[in-house]
Amino acid sequence: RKQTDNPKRLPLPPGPAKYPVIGNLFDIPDDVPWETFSSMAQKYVHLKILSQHTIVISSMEAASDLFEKRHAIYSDRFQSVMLTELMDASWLFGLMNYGNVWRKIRKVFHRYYGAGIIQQYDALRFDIIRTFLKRLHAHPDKFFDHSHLVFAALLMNITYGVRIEDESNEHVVEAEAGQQGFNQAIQPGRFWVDYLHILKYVPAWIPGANFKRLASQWRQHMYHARDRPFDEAKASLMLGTVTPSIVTHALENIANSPDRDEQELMIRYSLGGAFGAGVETSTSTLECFFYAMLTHPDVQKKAQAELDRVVGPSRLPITSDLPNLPYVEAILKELLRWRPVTPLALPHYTATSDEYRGYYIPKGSIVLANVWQILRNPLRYPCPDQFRPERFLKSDGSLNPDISDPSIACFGFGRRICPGSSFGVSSLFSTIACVLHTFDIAPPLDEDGKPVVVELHMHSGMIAHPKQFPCTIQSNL
Ligand code: HEM
Repeated sequence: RKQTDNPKRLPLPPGPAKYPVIGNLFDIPDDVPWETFSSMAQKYVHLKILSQHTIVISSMEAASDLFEKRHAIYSDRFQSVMLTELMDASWLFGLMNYGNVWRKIRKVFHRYYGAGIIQQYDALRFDIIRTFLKRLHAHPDKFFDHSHLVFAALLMNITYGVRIEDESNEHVVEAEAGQQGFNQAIQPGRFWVDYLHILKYVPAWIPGANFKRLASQWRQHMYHARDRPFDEAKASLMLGTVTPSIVTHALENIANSPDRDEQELMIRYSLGGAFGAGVETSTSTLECFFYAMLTHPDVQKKAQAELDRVVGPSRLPITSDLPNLPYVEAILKELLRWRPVTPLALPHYTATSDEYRGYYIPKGSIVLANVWQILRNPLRYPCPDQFRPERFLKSDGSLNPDISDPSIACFGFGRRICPGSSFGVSSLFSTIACVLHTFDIAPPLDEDGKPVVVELHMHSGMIAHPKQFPCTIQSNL
């Protein structure tokens, strides 16, 4: 079979030496693997973990050649038995293989989370951000919790019309529990059943079959998060007590369709993935923002001067101000570049074998793009480790269209590129502008009154997020 697949006997891309059977199992550190891949200094790295081929690419050119130009080969997802079978998460289109079902459900998502529709919820968005500012004012030390709650509230409220007062909201609790299970199950190698499929038949009561009990719990949490807020929004529509939301809007649109039931199922599945995909990514970016501000007081001051000039002292920024805030926008772009929260994007999977630049890429390979390294290319972004929003600006202070936007990589690639990026960017932009206009962010002071040196350490995972760090947040009004 090897010979038919690879008749020219091309070599695999280069990579570290492999041990018999386990291959490179011990070459991938649990901690910040994207930095290890960057230090391998090759454009394409081949790793083999047990029998699984993994290719890491670290140039924008290769990402565009493979994920965009050859999207028919490079747009599948790895089908994890734990996730898709035992947790029954195969309804999530983010996990589906490239094909018609995925295309239909993703189209629904685009329709309701695209920039045009999202604008209709601007007033609601600023309302939720105002509540976030009040929480930040009352308990600044809990800025990590508030950062999470603001995005949970935005997604729940805009998608389902559910008003979130605090973290104890049942829908948020269920969605979070499901998400935690998802995060564990998606990590390659976390569960043996993904390598030894026969284990899926082991009864849950057998000692050592904890993975089956976990799968069943996580499955229930995910069902709850997908169905309960959806059903409540649907019931409110019938009872005439509706809070406008994406669900009610979508259900109204299909009210007279002949295939209403099928369409409703697609809407349910499509929107059911938004919370999980959107909250953690956006929260993590906002947490990195607090770190960037406390370590770069000069940047903070420039942004605040721009906000004073454009918005003035007597109100908060609103949507119509955003196009006049290029410096704040440059901060967001630099944040997405400097600390991409999906440093290896989401793994793509090859549907057939391929040949690229003289190398053989086997069918069924996991292909990872090292977004971290792509956004640190010194030719595109000189001194890439420095946080410098000015790199996106012209000398007159307007945005420079000649500088590559980090969205070339931070939202993924090709047909699987993040469909929630408009939602994410507009929510982050508004939140960051409001925080900068209201608060000063600084490092805490030590006993001698000197600023403490705060370091940023990231938790590794598909979505990287910062470990807690201290920070003082004081009103500047
Ligand atoms: C800072 C914020 C965000 C970042 C950095 C981000 C990043 C990403 C990345 C890297 C991917 C994988 C793309 C690929 O496979 O090549 C992705 C997929 C996805 N994202 Fe986002 N995302 C963000 C916000 C959001 C939001 C707010 C939503 C929902 C409203 C969302 C929904 C999705 C969905 C549904 C997918 C799966 C798409 C598919 O597989 O077809 N994301 N995102």
